[in-house]
Amino acid sequence: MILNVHQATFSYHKTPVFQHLNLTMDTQGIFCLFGPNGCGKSTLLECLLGYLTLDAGDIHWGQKSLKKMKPQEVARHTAYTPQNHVKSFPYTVLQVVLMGRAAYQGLFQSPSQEDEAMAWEALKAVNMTHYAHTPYTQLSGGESQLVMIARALVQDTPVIIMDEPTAHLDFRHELIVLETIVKLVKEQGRSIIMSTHFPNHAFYFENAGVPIQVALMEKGDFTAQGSPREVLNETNMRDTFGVRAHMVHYGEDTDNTYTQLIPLSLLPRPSTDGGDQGERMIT
Ligand SMILES: Nc1ncnc2c1ncn2[C@@H]1O[C@H](COP(=O)(O)OP(=O)(O)OP(=O)(O)O)[C@@H](O)[C@H]1O
Repeated sequence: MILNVHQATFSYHKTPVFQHLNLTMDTQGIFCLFGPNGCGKSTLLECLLGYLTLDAGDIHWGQKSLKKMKPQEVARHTAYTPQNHVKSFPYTVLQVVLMGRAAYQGLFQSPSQEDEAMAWEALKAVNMTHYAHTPYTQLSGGESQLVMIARALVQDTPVIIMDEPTAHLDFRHELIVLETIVKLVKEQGRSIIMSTHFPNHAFYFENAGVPIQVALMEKGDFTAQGSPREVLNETNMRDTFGVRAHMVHYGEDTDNTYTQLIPLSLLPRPSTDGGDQGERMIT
């Protein structure tokens, strides 16, 4: 077992985000969290890292309870790429990536040659070597995102948690990240737990032959869990997002089959203030 979340409950200042949440990741691969803005995905991911503490319930990494893991042990097991990273000091990109090695260094120890070689390798994987000596504070949102991914790679953990890893990325860099994730899972045997707003990311992984499990979260609860095709279907897109979508499969009778979800139009939804006003429809 990779991860088990049992009866997890969390509130911010007495406002509940989720209650009695359960999830299990049995096998190595990808676990993809979907759900509307504000449903609790980032909060759950931060609980998995121990950055936030559950009010009740348990999280187990393998057989070990997160409550019994020291911060360094968590850092050697689970790396993290946050959705937003506060840039405080003008460290160079290379220095920021090397921070991913902190879990393996003593308090006053400098990075070794091996650490540096790993950092260069990670920058190469995300196509960012040319920025190695640039102050991190001068990077764009998308470039910073790639540096955070490189930092997670050098942390050399069996699990990487990624909060919307392709936010801010252009068409090419989005694919670099998706391909990197596929390689991490297939070639290095790592597991990825990630949130994304794009159903086609899950289908991309499925199409690439990566073991993938998907969970749909709504208002702090899981409304569906299973394969991308089972969870990210037209009915769930309608019920969860109020979006009419169409799932297409092509190449079914060849070795290369692809599935994609095409968003077609908005559907009227009961308004949250009681009336059935619906939203403006694009026809
Ligand atoms: N530090 C905080 N203090 C109080 N409430 C918070 C805090 N962070 C998040 N929330 C609230 O908790 C709820 C869940 O937020 P969270 O960021 O986990 O959602 P999310 O599903 O990741 O959203 P998004 O898709 O927009 O990133 C939201 O209602 C949010 O306003």
